[in-house]
Amino acid sequence: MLNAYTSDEIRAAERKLMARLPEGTLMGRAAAGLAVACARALPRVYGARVLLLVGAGDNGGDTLYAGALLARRGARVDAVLAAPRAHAGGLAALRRAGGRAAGLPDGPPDADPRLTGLVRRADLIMDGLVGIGGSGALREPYAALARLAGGAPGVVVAVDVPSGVDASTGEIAGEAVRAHLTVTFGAVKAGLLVDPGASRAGTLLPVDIGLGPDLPEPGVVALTGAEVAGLLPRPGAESDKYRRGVVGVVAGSDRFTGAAVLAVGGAVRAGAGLVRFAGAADPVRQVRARWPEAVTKIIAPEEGVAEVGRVQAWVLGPGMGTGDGALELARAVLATDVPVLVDADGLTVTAREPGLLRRRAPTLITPHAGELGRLLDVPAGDVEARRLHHARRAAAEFGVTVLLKGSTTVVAEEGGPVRVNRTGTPWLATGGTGDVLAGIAGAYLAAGLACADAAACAAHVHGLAGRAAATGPEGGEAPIAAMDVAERLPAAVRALTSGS
Ligand SMILES: NC(=O)C1=CN([C@@H]2O[C@H](COP(=O)(O)OP(=O)(O)OC[C@H]3O[C@@H](n4cnc5c(N)ncnc54)[C@H](OP(=O)(O)O)[C@@H]3O)[C@@H](O)[C@H]2O)[C@@H](O)CC1
Ligand SMILES: [K+]
Repeated sequence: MLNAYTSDEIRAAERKLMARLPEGTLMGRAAAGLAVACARALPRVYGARVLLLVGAGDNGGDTLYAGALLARRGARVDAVLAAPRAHAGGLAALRRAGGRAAGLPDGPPDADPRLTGLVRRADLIMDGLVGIGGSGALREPYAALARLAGGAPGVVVAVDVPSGVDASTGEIAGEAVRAHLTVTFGAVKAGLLVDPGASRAGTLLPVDIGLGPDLPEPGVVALTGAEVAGLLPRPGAESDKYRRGVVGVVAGSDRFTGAAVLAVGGAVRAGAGLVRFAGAADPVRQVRARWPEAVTKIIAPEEGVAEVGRVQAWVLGPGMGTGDGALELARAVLATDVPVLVDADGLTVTAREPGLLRRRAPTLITPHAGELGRLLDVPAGDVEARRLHHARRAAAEFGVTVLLKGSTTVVAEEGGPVRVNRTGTPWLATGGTGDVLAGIAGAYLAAGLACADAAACAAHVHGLAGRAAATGPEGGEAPIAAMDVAERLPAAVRALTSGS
């Protein structure tokens, strides 16, 4: 499990550890790790041009000390001091090692030829403007420096966090540095795992400074492949199709048939013992043609789902439409006493009667930002910008588990850490992949996994299958279709469970 923490949690752990160690020990460890990471990111240290962007706090201190270590190995190190004040010990160390440091020009930094020249020529830029002490939008001149670093040809290394990214949440209020590599100290910060912050961090490189024993239970985690493999349902000698889990899928409409085919495909390929599909005549025909494994039944909304047969979990919603008939079906499915996954149109109709989500049996909702925004009555853009906040809020408000789809998929439930999925690929942002995901998670629910486990495993496996579909044996990447993801599921699960 990769555990991630807020700035306050890191600070509290640092305080406890610092009380037991001589002053400066932690910064020494951080700077040493940072210097090693920067040296590895350069073809060679001797003669390399290194530019330090230095803020007033300890983040700047780490940067100055690391710059001093590189200067001692023959790098040409220049520091730009963004504030009138800089870490005194770090600055002295840099100068002793032969590095140079200067303040900012009077005018705008991006109009200063000396500064733009340093940025253009730098083989590596260390962003030490602000770390976990940052709050709100980057102020000038820090924001201008972050913009300058954005256009630099060299490697950009963020010190602890890319400046401008909220270390606790991943939110970005204004400008933010875009790094190739983030060297983060003590423990991973939650904001480095969640977009929009995660996509500014580049590759994450944690440096151990000895905080481990002082850290609390994490509020954000990412499961490893081995942990997901351990959770995935696996048939035993005694298993039959009913014990492996029967999943009911209520999806599609005479207008939208593809979603039904894709959701059933996700469930079949994820290993459901049996898929019972119920819907309008047209999607039933399509599902039977593509997935003869599924048992199908044509239903009218007023009939409900009582005659569909026994299931251990329902998937409700993909392509089912948003009219009164769809709402009637949603009421029927949500009135059952088995776990229900509500997706897509199912969420749109439920937003008209959110009380339906308050059930005794477990409920998993799988919205994208727009759907969650409708449920919470906030704009989709705000959900995208504050993913952790809104996923947690919906979990608490509706008493459900929330899998919020998008650039970083997060799974939130009350009383547990948020699980962040790290296997996705931007190629998955294409129509129908969400329907496949719903089918996978529904199969795992039917097999008996708890909502958060089913959701986290489904997101992980779906991401791996998406990547495998985008990356062929020839190398490179190419666009994918949703059905490719369903088709790649068995190979992705095989790779995961074999540990490769
Ligand atoms: N603690 C430890 O043991 C260890 C800590 N370590 C390191 O220390 C870092 C934390 O250092 P820190 O606490 O000094 O805060 P830091 O991130 O440098 O920022 C504060 C400065 O930023 C400024 N500022 C804030 N917001 C701003 C904005 N929006 N726009 C512009 N400026 C803004 C703020 O200005 P002010 O608001 O006070 O005017 C203040 O000057 C941590 O990330 C890690 O790198 C490691 O060495 C390991 C051991
Ligand atoms: K930084």
